Amino acid sequence: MSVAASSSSDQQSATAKAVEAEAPTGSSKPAPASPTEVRSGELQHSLVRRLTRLNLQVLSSAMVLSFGLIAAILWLGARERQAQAAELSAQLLANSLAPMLVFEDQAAASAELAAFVRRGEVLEVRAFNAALKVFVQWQAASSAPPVPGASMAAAAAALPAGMDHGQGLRFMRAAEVEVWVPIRLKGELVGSLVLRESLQNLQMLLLKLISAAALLIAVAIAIAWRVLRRVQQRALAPIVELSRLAEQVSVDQDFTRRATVHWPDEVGRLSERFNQMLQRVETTQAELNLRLRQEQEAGQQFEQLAHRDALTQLPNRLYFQSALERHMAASCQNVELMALMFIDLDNFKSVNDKHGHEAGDEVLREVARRMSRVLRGNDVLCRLGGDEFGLILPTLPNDTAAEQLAVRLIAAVREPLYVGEHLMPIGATVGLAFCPTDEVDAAHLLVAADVAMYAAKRAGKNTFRRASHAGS
Ligand SMILES: Nc1nc2c(ncn2[C@@H]2O[C@H](COP(=O)(O)OP(=O)(O)OP(=O)(O)O)[C@@H](O)[C@H]2O)c(=O)[nH]1
Repeated sequence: MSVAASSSSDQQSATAKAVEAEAPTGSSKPAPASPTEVRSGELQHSLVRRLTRLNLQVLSSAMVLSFGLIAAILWLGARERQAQAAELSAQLLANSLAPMLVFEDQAAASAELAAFVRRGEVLEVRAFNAALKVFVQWQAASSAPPVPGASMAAAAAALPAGMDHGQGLRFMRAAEVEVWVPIRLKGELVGSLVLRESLQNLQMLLLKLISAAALLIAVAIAIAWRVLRRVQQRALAPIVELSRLAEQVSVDQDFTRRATVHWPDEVGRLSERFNQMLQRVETTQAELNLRLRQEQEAGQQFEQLAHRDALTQLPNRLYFQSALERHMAASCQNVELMALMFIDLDNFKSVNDKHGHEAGDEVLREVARRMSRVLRGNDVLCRLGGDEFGLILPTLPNDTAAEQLAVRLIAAVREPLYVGEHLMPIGATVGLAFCPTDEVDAAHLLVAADVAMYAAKRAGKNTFRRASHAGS
């Protein structure tokens, strides 16, 4: 597969920039972008935008989900650690309180408790004796009523079945942790200690962590959006370029355009196939145009042949009819004088009879040439058939001009005419009719000119007669 020279990284980046600027590029014959080509909705619905949005949605969902899981694991881990620390602290306090409980030294126990609760998280501490009576206690001012109860009896009643206050226990709640530890002296159970600690500091820490992470995620998504857009603009540049080219070709029907093949990948192959298709359409169109031109030329030739006399190359009777009608219509409309000459050769039959048909043909050709030489530029001389000719004289200044032309024409035909060494006894008789003075209808004008011609024949040939004087 051939890869165009444009597959270099320079062109690639140039194309990406061009696509970024939303300007059409990439065909081998790039067209200037018209404002209509860059439609307003194009940016909004572009492939690059859609893919960038989808990628960002997936990326941000994955980031938020990952962070949610990490935050949950962190919360559970930190809570477990605080619970373990609370159990250890409670056990140490229980060990300190054990002799005071045995000797019922509440003052010393209260002092010990006061030192213990300096830790910020403590909500409540209670020590019970073996008879489940409160021996010493401390409760933070902000603390809610103790759970499971104020008295050990109530607390014991709230304990799960099969457990007693001699066992270590732990209750985890949303905002606090509660631990129960036995108070033993030399292995003998002398009481129990319950410690409630707040998890609010931990919650605040986690909240700060979540806020910082949310900020980081937002920054990461913003950076990812810019990077993804750039990357996708570059990656999708050939597709965008191909789409623009297809649009341009459909608008201006210029099949000589070609797509640039950037890389030998699927899009590159698509571009190649598109180019091949354009090539085929271009070839087919060129063939069609050529055939159309040939047919037009053949039609024109055929039309010319249909209106031309093969012997003299003058317009024939068919052409004469339409030309006469056209010129008469113009004459009547513009109120301009025009004339029709009906010309019949004199003694032509004798040429055929004496010198043969070939000589007769040569005489007809020569007479046509001679008459053509004396005409004005816009006069129309036609061969009507046999030795008869029709001459249309449009836009005459006056009727005398037509008469003078008839005289010149008769004289030209009368000039000595030789075929080989033989002088041909040829002359011309002319009938002259005017439009609109004699007739305004083509058929009637032709009859009038014919009648005038026969009047001239009767008058001795080699002369002309006007239709208006045909009777004389
Ligand atoms: N050579 C030749 N002769 C033709 C052609 N068409 C018609 N003719 C002959 O032209 C002659 C015309 O005859 P006429 O016009 O009646 O005879 P004419 O001798 O001219 O008679 P006047 O008009 O009275 O002088 C006929 O003999 C036709 O056969 C042609 O194409 N070539």
